[in-house]
Amino acid sequence: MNSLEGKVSDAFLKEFNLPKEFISHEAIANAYYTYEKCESMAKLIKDRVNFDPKIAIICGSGLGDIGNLVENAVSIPYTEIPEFPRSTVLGHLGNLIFGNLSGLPVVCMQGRFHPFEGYSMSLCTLPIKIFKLLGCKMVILTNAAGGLNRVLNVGDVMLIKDHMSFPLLSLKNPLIGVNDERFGPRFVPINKLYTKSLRELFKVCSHELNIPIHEGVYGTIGGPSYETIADSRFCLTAGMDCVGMSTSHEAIVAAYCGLKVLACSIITDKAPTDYEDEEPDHKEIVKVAAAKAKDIEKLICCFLSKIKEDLSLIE
Ligand SMILES: O=P(O)(O)O[C@@H]1C[C@H](O)[C@@H](CO)O1
Ligand code: HPA
Repeated sequence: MNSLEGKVSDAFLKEFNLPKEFISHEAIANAYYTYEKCESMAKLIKDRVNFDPKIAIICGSGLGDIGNLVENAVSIPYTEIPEFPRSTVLGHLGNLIFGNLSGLPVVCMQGRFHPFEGYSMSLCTLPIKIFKLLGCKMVILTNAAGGLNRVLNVGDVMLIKDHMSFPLLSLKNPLIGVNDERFGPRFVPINKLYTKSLRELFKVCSHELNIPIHEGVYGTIGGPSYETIADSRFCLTAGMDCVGMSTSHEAIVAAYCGLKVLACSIITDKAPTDYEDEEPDHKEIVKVAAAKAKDIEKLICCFLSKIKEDLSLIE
């Protein structure tokens, strides 16, 4: 028996007019967190912090220190938010941090949820819906990723201009199920997902700070196993520049909710493409991300200070 059965509203099941057994797990999981439930979670958070964030930042593996830069910070551990998922992965602390960064009100998610942890796609992206209800206008997504394109070296920052996601392409999409138009539309165009004007601004910061960056395509695999050599070669041929296990589905839900998206990867390892290559190791990945986090932190702070000068960029 699916543990969510019985918790999903009758109204939802009536929409299908079918026995529960015929409805996909993703649709049932999606329906559990109704608009009203998300609203009450957002209200609980707002009552506690009394703060209106404009920008949400999701910290990737080993990148949680971004949260420590937030000024006048109020932190809420995920464990103190009823029905919010828990972080289970090393390098993901599990706190929401509210405060100012470069003079802008932000909420920083120190720790994300990944489908390989056992969370449904809709649960992995629940925080995005809550950020929308808290009044955020954009999300900045960060992650640790393995470089496929050989121009990418360990420690490099890659601005994401597009993504390719095996889970999303194979009907593991957080938007599956009955749509609630209050969040967003049924069909979502995503060919302009990673907002060009914001990427251009990020590149200006790269020049000003003299932190070179690449721009490329992020690929999402399901994980938690890394790639075989054949997988990596296929991903590279298909057009992925780096590979990870997150981000793409979060970006889609952000676009669905009408939020602008900026995303970047820290290249923590070279995804193996030859049989002699080293094996990726998550502890090492977290260590490299944490050691190289300063560049991403500086870029994000510069980017935010430019957004502050022209808030119309995220309206
Ligand atoms: O949360 P991110 O995408 O940064 O985490 C990456 C992908 C896997 O969760 C993990 C693999 O080492 O790091
Ligand atoms: N593969 C998949 N996910 C990753 C990697 C990788 O090499 N590095 C960090 N996350």
